Amino acid sequence: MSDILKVENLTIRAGGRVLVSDVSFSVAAGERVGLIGESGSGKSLTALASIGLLADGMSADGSVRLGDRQIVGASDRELVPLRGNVAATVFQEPLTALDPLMKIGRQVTEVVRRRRRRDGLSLDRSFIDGEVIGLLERVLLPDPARIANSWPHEISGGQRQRAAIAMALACRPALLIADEPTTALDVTTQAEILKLLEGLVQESGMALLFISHDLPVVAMAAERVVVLQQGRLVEQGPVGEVFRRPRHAYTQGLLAAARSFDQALRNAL
Ligand SMILES: Nc1ncnc2c1ncn2[C@@H]1O[C@H](COP(=O)(O)OP(=O)(O)OP(=O)(O)O)[C@@H](O)[C@H]1O
Repeated sequence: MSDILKVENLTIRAGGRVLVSDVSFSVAAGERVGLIGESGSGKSLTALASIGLLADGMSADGSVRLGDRQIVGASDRELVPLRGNVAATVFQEPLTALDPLMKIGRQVTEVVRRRRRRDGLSLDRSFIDGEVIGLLERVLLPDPARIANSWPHEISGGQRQRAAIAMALACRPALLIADEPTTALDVTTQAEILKLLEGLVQESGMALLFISHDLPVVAMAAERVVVLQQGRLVEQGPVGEVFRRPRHAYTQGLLAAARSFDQALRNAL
């Protein structure tokens, strides 16, 4: 299967510090890959570098191929069409994706209109409105017409994340990069969003790069896992294999910590 994302020897520096060092992994078309590691291990920077969104003052070396394009060293003009078209993102805090001063429906409409223009489809209002409501239904938002007519602050955090996912889906990307998309949500909503993402990825055939420090969540979301420690890749492989028989002491430690939470819960019950 062809790779939609291929990261080779990625090194990220800022102010003379090396934050990510020599990281290589790939995501095949339709594949679900989890990127795990403790806070500060370089997960988000690796994801941002994958779409050329590193902050000013940071530099990337190595190679990142997204679709058939090289991201490292590309100009903003080359990158803008790739964002959304090839890869779309969902972040921990949906308010980063949503404009607080625009109703949900209008925000989704703008993305749908942009994509339809890109694909040479009709920009007729009724087609666009139908697609917007369809997207809100697809992310299982209750009463899509009401949600479309709501401001972001009028809906719950879980509903905002569903709306942000609808906007990402509106782009019909080949790769969805989800950076801690459920971390800010309560456990029940977290499970619902994970189930939703899994269903969407399966039915649309898009690939998923799922970033989380939460191992059980990654076990649900991904089929392959890449482990980062202090900016270095320490191991990667199928989730079942890595989680059952971690080879690296760091991964063993992460799993032991996750299991001790599990045990504490079982003891309390
Ligand atoms: N804009 C920046 N300037 C300088 N250093 C940064 C910047 N952003 C992140 N870093 C540093 O880079 C390292 C990796 O950060 P990154 O956000 O990728 O970690 P992470 O694994 O995603 O952590 P978390 O799970 O807490 O989000 C950290 O040491 C962080 O302090």
